[in-house]
Amino acid sequence: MSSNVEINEFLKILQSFGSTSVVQWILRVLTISQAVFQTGWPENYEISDGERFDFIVVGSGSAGAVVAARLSEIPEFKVLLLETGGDPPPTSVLPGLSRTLPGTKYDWNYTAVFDEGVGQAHPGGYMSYPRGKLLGGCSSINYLIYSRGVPEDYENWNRIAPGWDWETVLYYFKKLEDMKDPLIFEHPENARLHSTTGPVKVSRPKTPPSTALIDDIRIQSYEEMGIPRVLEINGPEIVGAARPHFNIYGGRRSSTAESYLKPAKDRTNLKVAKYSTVTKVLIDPGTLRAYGVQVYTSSKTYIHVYATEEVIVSAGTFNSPKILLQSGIGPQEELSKVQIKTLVDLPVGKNLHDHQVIQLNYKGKRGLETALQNILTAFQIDTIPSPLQIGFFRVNGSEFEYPSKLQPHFQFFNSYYGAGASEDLVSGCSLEKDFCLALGSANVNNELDTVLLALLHPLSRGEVKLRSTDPLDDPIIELGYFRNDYDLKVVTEGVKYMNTLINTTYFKEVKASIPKLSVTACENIEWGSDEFWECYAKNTVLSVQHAVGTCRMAQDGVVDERLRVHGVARLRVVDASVIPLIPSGNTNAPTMMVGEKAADMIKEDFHKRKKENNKDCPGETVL
Ligand SMILES: Cc1cc2nc3c(=O)[nH]c(=O)nc-3n(C[C@H](O)[C@H](O)[C@H](O)COP(=O)(O)OP(=O)(O)OC[C@H]3O[C@@H](n4cnc5c(N)ncnc54)[C@H](O)[C@@H]3O)c2cc1C
Repeated sequence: MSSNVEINEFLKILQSFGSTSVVQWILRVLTISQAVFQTGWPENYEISDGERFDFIVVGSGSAGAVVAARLSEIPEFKVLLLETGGDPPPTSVLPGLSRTLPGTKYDWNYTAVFDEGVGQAHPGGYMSYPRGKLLGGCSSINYLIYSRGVPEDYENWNRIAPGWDWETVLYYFKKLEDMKDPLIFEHPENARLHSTTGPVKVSRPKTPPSTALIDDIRIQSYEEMGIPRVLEINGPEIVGAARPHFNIYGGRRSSTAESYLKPAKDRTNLKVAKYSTVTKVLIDPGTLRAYGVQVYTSSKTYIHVYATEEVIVSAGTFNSPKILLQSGIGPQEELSKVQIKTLVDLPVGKNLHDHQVIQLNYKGKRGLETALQNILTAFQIDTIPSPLQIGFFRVNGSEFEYPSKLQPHFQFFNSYYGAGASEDLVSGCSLEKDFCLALGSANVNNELDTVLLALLHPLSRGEVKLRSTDPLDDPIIELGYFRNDYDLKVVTEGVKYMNTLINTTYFKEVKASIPKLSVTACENIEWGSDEFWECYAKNTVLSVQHAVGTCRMAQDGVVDERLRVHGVARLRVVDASVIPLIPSGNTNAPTMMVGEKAADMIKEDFHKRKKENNKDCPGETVL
C-alpha cells in the first residue's frame, strides 16, 4: 500500500469524527501534505515506433480521460492515452491555488485575437487564452465550478444531432457525478437530478460565518433585483442565484485525472504516454480509414503508433481542429492556403463560440473590517476561500427573444474582495494599464464586488485556423466576439440591468458606487450613458474560457451524432469541440458528459462491428 493510500484512509477516519476545529486543522495539514508529496498518478508509458493498440485516445482532458478510463474497463481492449503534459502539480490539486496555473508550463499559453474595433482595451488586440497541458487537461486547471446548463440546451442539441435530449444526457450527468452535498437529497425535485455513484466528486464546502454572511447579503440583493434565491445552480429552475457547487472534496480537486485516471492506473490494458504530442492522424487516402497517429515524443522524434479499432481525438476546442486540419480534414479553402492536401472537405475550426464576459465593478463598504476578510481567506488553500455567488437571468423585452424562454440570457459570477486586495486585482487584470490601476484604487479602502457577466448564447462565431504546416506551431484563434450585432444589444441590456445592483438595500446602505474606470476607446462618450456601456462592453470584453464548437456535431458539421468524423472511418472527436451550441453554464461538466456518452457509443459500435463480422465479443456484458 502506498503512503498516499494510507494517508487517504487516515483522512477518511478523521473526517468521520465531525468538525471540531482541531480535527479540521489536522485534516487541512494532511490534505495539503498529500497534495505536495504526490503519488497515485498513472505511470508514464514509453511508446515505441510501430506499436499497436485497439484504441488510441489523444488528450487526457475533461473528455479524453473519461473515454480512456471507460474503454479500459473492458480488459480485452488495449487502450493508449497520449498526452502532451505530465502529472498535475500541487497547485492543481489544491483548489485555493487554481488561479496560479494559467500562464505556467501547465498551460498551452495560447493567445486569441479580437476583430478590429473589438477588445481595444486589451493591449495588442489579443488576450491570453489558457488551456490545460497536463493530465486532466482544463479540468486540472479550471476554477472548479460545477454547472451543467438547462434541459432546453440539450433539447436543442437533439434537434441538431438526435440522441442528445435532456433525459438521455441526464443519465450520463448522473453517471459521472458523486454529489457530496446531503442538502440536495432533502428536496425531491433536486434529488432526481443528482447521483452519488459516479467518480467525480461535487460539494459545496462550508465557509466561515463571516464569508457566509457576505454570500447571503449578495444573494439577498439579487433577490431584490428579481433573481430568486435557489438551492443550487443545477436544480430545476432556469433562473436564480446561489452559492455554487464545486468539483472539490476532501480538500482536493476532483479533476478527470483524479476521478478517472487514478482509479484506472493499475489496469494493464491502459497505457498513459505523457509528454507525447500527436501531430496528425494517419488516414489511408484510398479507403479514408484512420489507422493510427503520428506522435512527437519527449525525445524530439516523430514516431507512428497504430490503432486497429479507432482513433479518438480529445485534444480540446483549439487542438482537435488543429490535428484534423494537419491531417487533411478541413475546409479546402483554408487547407490550400497552407498547402495541405484535402482528404475530406469539412467545416473544421468554424463555429467557435464562447461565453464572453463583461467585468463590472461595484465599490462598497469602507474600512478595516472588510480588509480583514482577505487575511481570513488567504490560508484556506484546500477550498475556494473567497465568497462567490453565481446566478442566471433573462432580460425583458420582445427584441430579446433569442434564446427561448426556457434558457437564461446571462450567467453571472459575483466575487467579493475585501478592501486592500488591490494588488491582486491589478496583477490579475489584463486590460490597459490605466483601467487596471483605477480598478486597484477603487479597492484600496473599500470592498469591491466584481461581477463577470457572461453572455450565455452568443450568435457570433469565430474560427480556429492553421498558422503553418508546422504541427508544433500554435493555431490562429479568431474569437469573433460581437460579429453579430444582436450579441452587443443583449449584452448592453444585461450590463444596465446588473448595474442596478447598487440600488438594492445593502449596497445603498454602504453608499455603493460604480467606479469610473477609463477605457481609452470610449473616452469621447458620456460616462454612464447607454452608448458608453455598449462601448465599454465591446472593448473590455473577456472570456471565462468556455470555447466550444470547432468540430461541431451536426449533419452539416464535422462529426455525426455518434461523434464519428464525416467521411472518415474509425475516427471520432470527443471533447468540447463537438458541442454544437454552448450550454447555459460552465463547460467542464457538459464535456465530461460527452466523454461518458461517447465511451458507451464506442463500446456499442465495437460490438456491432464484431457481431457483423461474427467474431467474439469481449466485454459485451459491461454495457
Ligand atoms: C482557466 C480556466 C477556468 C475554467 N473554469 C471552469 C469552471 O470553473 N467550470 C467549468 O465547468 N469549466 C471551466 N473551464 C472550462 C472547462 O474546463 C473546459 O471547457 C473543459 O475542460 C474542456 O475539456 P476538453 O476535454 O474539451 O479539453 P481539455 O480539458 O483542454 O483537454 C485536452 C487535453 O488534450 C491535450 N492535448 C492537446 N493537444 C494535444 C496533442 N496534440 N497531443 C496530445 N495531447 C494533446 C491537452 O494537453 C489536454 O490535456 C475553465 C477553463 C479554463 C482554462
